[in-house]
Amino acid sequence: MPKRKGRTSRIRKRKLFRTSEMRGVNESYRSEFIELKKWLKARKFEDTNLIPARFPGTGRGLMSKISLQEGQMIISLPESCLLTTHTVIRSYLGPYVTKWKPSPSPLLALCTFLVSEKHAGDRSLWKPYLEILPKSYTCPVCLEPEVVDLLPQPLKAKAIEQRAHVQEFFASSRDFFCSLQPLFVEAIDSIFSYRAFLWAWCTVNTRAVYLRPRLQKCLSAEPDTCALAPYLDLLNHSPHVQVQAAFNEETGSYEIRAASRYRKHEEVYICYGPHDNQRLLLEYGFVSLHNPHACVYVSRGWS
Ligand SMILES: C[S@@+](CC[C@H](N)C(=O)[O-])C[C@H]1O[C@@H](n2cnc3c(N)ncnc32)[C@H](O)[C@@H]1O
Repeated sequence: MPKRKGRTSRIRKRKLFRTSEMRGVNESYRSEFIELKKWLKARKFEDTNLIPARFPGTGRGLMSKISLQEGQMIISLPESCLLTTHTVIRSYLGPYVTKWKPSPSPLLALCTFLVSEKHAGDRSLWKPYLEILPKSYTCPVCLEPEVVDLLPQPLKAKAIEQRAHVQEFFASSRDFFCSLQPLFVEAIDSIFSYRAFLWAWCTVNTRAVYLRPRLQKCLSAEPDTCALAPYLDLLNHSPHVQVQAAFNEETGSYEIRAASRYRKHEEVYICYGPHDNQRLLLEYGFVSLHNPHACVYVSRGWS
């Protein structure tokens, strides 16, 4: 009869099973990531710490290639890789943005660029980045009204409000889109459809990093603080981690430093903010298990 294993051995086995259950599957071999890495390298970024992987709980994310110490740089992405309103103004869209009155908002400039570049397909200089972006989003703003109807009342009210806001944003931008017709062979309505616009809006809303507000004369006065950060935006959220993240003016890069340690092959997280699950669902399309910021919303009049 085989000898029964000791307690330490059983605990070790259980731990091993738990970590292997949580372990990500390396996805760096996938053609879209190979292309993205080449594109980033041409823009002076090479990653030594992270690899794209798929995780059981959080889906696609980034995994540590080596163990990372507290305070160590996780990622430092040069400005040349960032997609900002500068990128838009310097592009073929620039003259149209500059000319349009009332001036387009920074968010409209970014969404317009995304829709236009997505439409350009193989011709887009941003193709390797566009290829790794989600094709669709799980945020309530993308759900059918019948599905939104099934949400708890306070969340449903917020979701309806958000959808109305995005629809109004789209409707009020249509004249600006029409002004771009000289750039395209196809009818503008077929390119700047509500579906395409919603995809771009969700891309910015769920993935943009924060930059210190900049002032661009040709844009409206809304804060210009969003940048899309290819590759870095594969980092998922955990409410339990702390990171230092900011654009470093001296190095000209967007930098993230670990505030805690990571073992080799662990998922590396950042914290999107101290958000409760309603906010996470509305803004990012997911909820976080064991969220210390979780709270229960009750409707007025509930006793
Ligand atoms: C900045 S992106 C992170 C990378 C993303 N997972 C991807 O595959 O492109 C933000 C999105 O990732 C997903 N996400 C981030 N953190 C998550 C988590 N803890 N659990 C589940 N999904 C998460 C959500 O869909 C969110 O909108």
